[in-house]
Amino acid sequence: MTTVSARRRSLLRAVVATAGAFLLALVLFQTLVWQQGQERQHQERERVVEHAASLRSRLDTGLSSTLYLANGLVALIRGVDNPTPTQYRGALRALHDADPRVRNIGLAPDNRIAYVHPLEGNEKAIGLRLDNQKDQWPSVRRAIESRSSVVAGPVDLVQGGRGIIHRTPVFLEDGDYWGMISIVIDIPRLLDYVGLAPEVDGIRYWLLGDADGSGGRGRLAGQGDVPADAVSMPISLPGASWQLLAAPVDGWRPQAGYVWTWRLAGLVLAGLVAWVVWLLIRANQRHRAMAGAMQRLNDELVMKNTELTQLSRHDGLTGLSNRRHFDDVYAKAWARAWRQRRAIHVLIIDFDNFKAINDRYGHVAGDACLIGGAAAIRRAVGRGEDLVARSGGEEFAVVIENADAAAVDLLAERIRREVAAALIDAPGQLEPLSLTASIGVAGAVPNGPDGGADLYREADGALYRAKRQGRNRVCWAESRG
Ligand SMILES: Nc1nc2c(ncn2[C@@H]2O[C@H](COP(=O)(O)OP(=O)(O)OP(=O)(O)O)[C@@H](O)[C@H]2O)c(=O)[nH]1
Repeated sequence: MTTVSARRRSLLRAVVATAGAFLLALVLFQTLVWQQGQERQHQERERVVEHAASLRSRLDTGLSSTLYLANGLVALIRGVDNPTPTQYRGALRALHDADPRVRNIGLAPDNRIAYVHPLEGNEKAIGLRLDNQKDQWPSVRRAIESRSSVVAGPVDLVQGGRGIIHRTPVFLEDGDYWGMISIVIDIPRLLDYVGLAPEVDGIRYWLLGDADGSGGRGRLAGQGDVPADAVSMPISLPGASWQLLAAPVDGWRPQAGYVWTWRLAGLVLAGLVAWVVWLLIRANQRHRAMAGAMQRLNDELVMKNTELTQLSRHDGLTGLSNRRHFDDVYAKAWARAWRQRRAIHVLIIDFDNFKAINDRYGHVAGDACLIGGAAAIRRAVGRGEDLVARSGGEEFAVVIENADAAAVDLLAERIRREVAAALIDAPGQLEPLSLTASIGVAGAVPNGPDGGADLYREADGALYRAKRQGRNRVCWAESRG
């Protein structure tokens, strides 16, 4: 169950992390797409502004070169004393022919049109009084009042069609008003010269002029509605202000197809990022799970080893050290005592008439007595650092370091009493059992590193004597240490 829920949890963590990575990557890529769109819009605006500026510059050039013509005519009127009609017509022709954008030029002394070139097609204009032209009079009056040129238009021309009219008032040397010079500029030819069409290089253009010279708007070029976000460039002309407007044919924003392609690409990339994140997380989780399993196996192994070591060192019945462990520890204790020139004592304890216990109460009860007797020995020894071992069937051994003979003697006696006092509950027995022990003791200050076995033998000899002397007693070896 734990494994299943742990798997579910790690799967859930991987799903959440992957979803997070996907969303993050998606937001990042979509932001990049959006930024790129903004950048494209910016670039497109710069392109349109640059293109429109070059058109405006050509428009300025085209108009001003045409308008300079009027200055020549003003010079003629002022300079020549009473010019003849032939001289006027000659000058008008020359000026008209000099500029292909000029549709016709008219002279209106005292505001009455007297000369027009070319006459053909403009006959209707001859004799007209400018102050009778409701549409055109405001611009004429403005030119006279301001004593300077005024560009008006587009206006409907008396002789038909529409045009831009450049009016220059002529004042004589004495300051008297002589009349008006009107140069009609042909709009299509002007636009052709400028290169201004409704659509150029993917950009739509509109050119708005003063309709009547009084601030109203007349369209000189362009089709359809002008978008509110079109680039607007003012064109300042004498007495008038035009406006050149431009906007991309497909609008400022990148095309929907383009945007969606990049959005889709962002989605796919975010998916790829999420997939890589998923693979990495799962690989990491598998690695960690394996490392965890390895760790658990290792811990188990260490535990088993500890158990094995414990088993290999201890007696399974009494829990005391076994003979092999006793031999190891005793050899080390002996060497230590030799190095430190201190006394070491060995006690060998043997339960008395144990065969009779076995025979009388059975082997299981005998085992219980062994366990109870061993516990009594352990209790009596007390100090944990003193080695207590089961050295044989019903025989036990104790090693005492750092103690003098008197203390050891007391200890041996305490062991004997503790064993004799123990009341042992044995399986199948109504009454507690008891037993006694005979103890042989030997002690020495080692005179070499390997004399442990001799001391043990001496203790064993002392035990033998204790048995012979009637059991349940402590006997010291002859060479009492
Ligand atoms: N129940 C039980 N008996 C054991 C165990 N190990 C040894 N014995 C018995 O201990 C008895 C030792 O008997 P003996 O060596 O004759 O000595 P004893 O009867 O104790 O007599 P003395 O030592 O002379 O007092 C034997 O009967 C063994 O079978 C054991 O692990 N469990």
